[in-house]
Amino acid sequence: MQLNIQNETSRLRAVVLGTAKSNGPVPKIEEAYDPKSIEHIKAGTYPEESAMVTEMESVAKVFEKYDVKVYRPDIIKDYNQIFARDIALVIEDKFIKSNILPDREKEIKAIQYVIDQIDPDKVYKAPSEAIHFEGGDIMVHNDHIFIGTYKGDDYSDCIVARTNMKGVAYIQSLFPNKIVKEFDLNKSMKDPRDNALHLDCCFQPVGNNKAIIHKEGFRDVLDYEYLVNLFGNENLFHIDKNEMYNMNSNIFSIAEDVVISEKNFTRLNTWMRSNNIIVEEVPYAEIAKQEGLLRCSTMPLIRD
Ligand SMILES: NC(=O)NCCC[C@H](N)C(=O)O
Repeated sequence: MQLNIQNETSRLRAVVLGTAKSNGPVPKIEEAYDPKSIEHIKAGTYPEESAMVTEMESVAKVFEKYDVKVYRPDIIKDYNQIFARDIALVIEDKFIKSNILPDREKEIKAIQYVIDQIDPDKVYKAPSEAIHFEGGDIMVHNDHIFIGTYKGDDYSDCIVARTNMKGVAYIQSLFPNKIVKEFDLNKSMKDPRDNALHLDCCFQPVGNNKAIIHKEGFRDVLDYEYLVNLFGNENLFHIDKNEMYNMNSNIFSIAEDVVISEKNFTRLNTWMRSNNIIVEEVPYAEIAKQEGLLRCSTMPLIRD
């Protein structure tokens, strides 16, 4: 397989889509690793496996409609494998395995059959366990690579901080010719409305040089301003705390003019349509309860 990913929006040809099958029982609070899941465990509203399977199948149907080759993970019994995005990432022709949260480290073996189809010289794994990064924090944008991180002193106690500056340096070492820009993100283990779990939970490019952004997701206003300068304020769709909580920045592009989005994102979907983007609406509100949405559930392998 010849990998090719240069950005978030070029026409998609092949993708890994996670699975909600055999997701396991409702986790105990101490087993959960994000505050939104904890909120739903406490409220007794944690999503049912069957509802999540239905939601993911509706995404698979959209890929079928656009003739995208879809790879699904092998099933690991009673294990959460919905968020394929985080376990590895593709930039240009390189496949980079993440150094992910230990609770999630088994997920990668379920796509070994995909990795086996890639030239082994193009498969990378960070040389040290002190290097942390997850795919949800990393976005290639042509000559740029954007990386979400957390620079707070309490990084090592913070289960919602998944990418450290060693991770940023490792990605830069693989792509010396790219401009790597890191963003210090706001984290909260208590309140999902204040938690930018990954960069794709508060920002994502969409369409033709536009982007969705939640200003308060950034700890340093200069990081936010970097994106305003790069994209132009008129090209940014600003989302508020509740829209971030509902995961509006986590839609997924099949092309510059085709996006998969959640059916309740009325304001966002209207804006995208007014910018000549075809919006393929799917139900995804159950999976959203686990603090991830469509970008989180997909790992693109080939785009034009
Ligand atoms: N890219 C993403 O933001 N992925 C969502 C992962 C959600 C999952 N509950 C986690 O905490 O790892």
